[in-house]
Amino acid sequence: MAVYTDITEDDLKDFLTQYDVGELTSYKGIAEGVENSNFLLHTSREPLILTLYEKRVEKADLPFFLGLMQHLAARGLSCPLPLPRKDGALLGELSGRPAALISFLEGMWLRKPEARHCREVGQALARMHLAGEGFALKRPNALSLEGWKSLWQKSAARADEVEPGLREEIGAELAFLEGQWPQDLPAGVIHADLFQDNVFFLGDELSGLIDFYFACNDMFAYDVSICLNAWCFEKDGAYNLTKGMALLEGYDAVRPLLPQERQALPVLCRGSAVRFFLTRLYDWLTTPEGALVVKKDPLEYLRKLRFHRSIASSVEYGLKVETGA
Ligand SMILES: Nc1ncnc2c1ncn2[C@@H]1O[C@H](COP(=O)(O)OP(=O)(O)OP(=O)(O)O)[C@@H](O)[C@H]1O
Ligand SMILES: N[C@@H](CCO)C(=O)O
Repeated sequence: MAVYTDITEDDLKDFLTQYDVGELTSYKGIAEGVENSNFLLHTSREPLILTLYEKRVEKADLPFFLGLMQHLAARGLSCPLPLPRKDGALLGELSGRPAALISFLEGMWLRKPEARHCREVGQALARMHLAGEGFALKRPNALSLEGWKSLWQKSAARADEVEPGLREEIGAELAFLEGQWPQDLPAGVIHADLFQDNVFFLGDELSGLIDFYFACNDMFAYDVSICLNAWCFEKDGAYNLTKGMALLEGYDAVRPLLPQERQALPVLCRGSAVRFFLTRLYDWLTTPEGALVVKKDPLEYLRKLRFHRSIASSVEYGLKVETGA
């Protein structure tokens, strides 16, 4: 359960006096998520989400994340909105953590998405990329090559505890990625964590995107590769070509992928597999036993990485025509 910081009713009531949201009627910690502490609040007016920002969120980045939600919502993307306090600020403090109140988004995330859902995710990702245009703030991706290297330095010595030989394998992979990482692909604001638990559906219809706390400026096609990894593999580790095709077609219908973006997919997928492998590995090695959070399996991403190494052409991801390869 991801409640790292507990709150008391008195502190919460005190916090809420800074907002115009009615009277608190109930609140509870939300079990899902691994990054921040989230609470569902009910007030005499509306349900709300309270987020306390934890270890991976730099306070200096919060204006980017909260401002981005406002920017995207103003351009028609369905996503939660941060609520302003009476003094206009979007951010406050509770139990010693930076904290914000966020509007409640209706819907549920899908435990067993099908190809038609993957198509909608592709479309929504592309819409987000287009809607991000014109957002004034910038945030370089802290979890790109340099960030991976520093995470790896913190975990490498113990990596073989998780699987013998990992130290050598990941060291070589990082050297490969450093040499091959694309430099000139179209870039803008990306979500960077659009996993299943961050996409809500009402019935079969996508109702919105949440959790913009890894959003940053980076290559659009890198975000596509994150979604291929998160949405198009089955529990047994197999890549689902039908889902991959649907996700890519959905994206391409809204924002056509350039030949150089298509061509770069295998290396981008390797990079995004390494990114999630490394954060999971770090958490695996450092989260204390008994912590109220479900640790995610790093080896799932190692298997995905190995699959991407076997890919000879982007066509194997389900792209219909590979041009310029
Ligand atoms: N605006 C919202 N409206 C409705 N439910 C929400 C909202 N924000 C968060 N939730 C609920 O809280 C859960 C965790 O939220 P979120 O994914 O933002 O947390 P996190 O710790 O950042 O997670 P992650 O592990 O995906 O990074 C979601 O799965 C959802 O159930
Ligand atoms: N989506 C991430 C966790 C949140 O950063 C993962 O599955 O590793």
